[in-house]
Amino acid sequence: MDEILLSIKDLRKHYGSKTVLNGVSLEVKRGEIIGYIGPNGAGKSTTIKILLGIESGYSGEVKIFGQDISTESMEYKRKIGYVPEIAELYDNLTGYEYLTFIGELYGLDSDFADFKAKRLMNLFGIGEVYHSRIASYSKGMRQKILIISSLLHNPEILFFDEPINGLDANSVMIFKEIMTQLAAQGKTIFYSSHIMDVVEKISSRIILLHDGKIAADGTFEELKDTNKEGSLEQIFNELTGFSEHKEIGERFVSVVGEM
Ligand SMILES: Nc1ncnc2c1ncn2[C@@H]1O[C@H](COP(=O)(O)OP(=O)(O)OP(=O)(O)O)[C@@H](O)[C@H]1O
Repeated sequence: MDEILLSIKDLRKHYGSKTVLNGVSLEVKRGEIIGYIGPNGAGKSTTIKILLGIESGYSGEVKIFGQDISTESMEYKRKIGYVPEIAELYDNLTGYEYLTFIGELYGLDSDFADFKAKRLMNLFGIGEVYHSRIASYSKGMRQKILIISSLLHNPEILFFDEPINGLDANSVMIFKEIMTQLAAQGKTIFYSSHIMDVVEKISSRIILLHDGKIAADGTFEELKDTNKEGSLEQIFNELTGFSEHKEIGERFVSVVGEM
């Protein structure tokens, strides 16, 4: 039987009078790669933060590994990895210092975290900056550090919020392969991004959040069957009722030209 690792029932979240999540329900099975998409401000990061226990004040039920996260211990967090959309790295630390620190937070022995982190950085092509301060890293290097830090403790579930921001095309190919291999090993991945062609290719299932609710949920093939448009980008435009890109672009440029 397919093991359900994550279940959300009737999740609702408000910020003041603004409703962000308005009754989201879903179940995620072990080994799935969920592409979690939706317009800016749809509530994708909010959902992920609730799942991680960072954001409270919601209604509904959230279970991870079968345990209600509002009542159970924090122990489940040891089995979770997270790449946040916006992250503060400790600029004064070196890659070595940061990654061994994160490894230790997750309960790894410092020498083992060092051994693992160094090889992962080498494999990601940034081994030469292992002992340089993060302040000197490029955007892509920082993103690679975040990805490595989310994986050091070999978690069961991964939450990736725009993980490939700043990665070059070759590194994106490596990252896609890493996701596929992790899922094949039974890791579960919750992947939120606006880069539709990557979501289309990598996800075993795509969930579209719109107006606080799930507007579509299925494989890319299923979404294609129920919507007349072809690419995921076109399906996204259709399901979110958006067709004014040309007109808005023209008006935008016209305002730019005003002097
Ligand atoms: N701490 C907060 N206080 C008030 N409003 C918030 C807070 N966090 C998020 N919001 C609001 O909740 C809505 C959803 O934000 P969220 O970051 O979850 O969207 P998102 O789908 O991840 O968007 P994007 O694609 O732009 O990253 C937005 O309108 C945002 O302004």
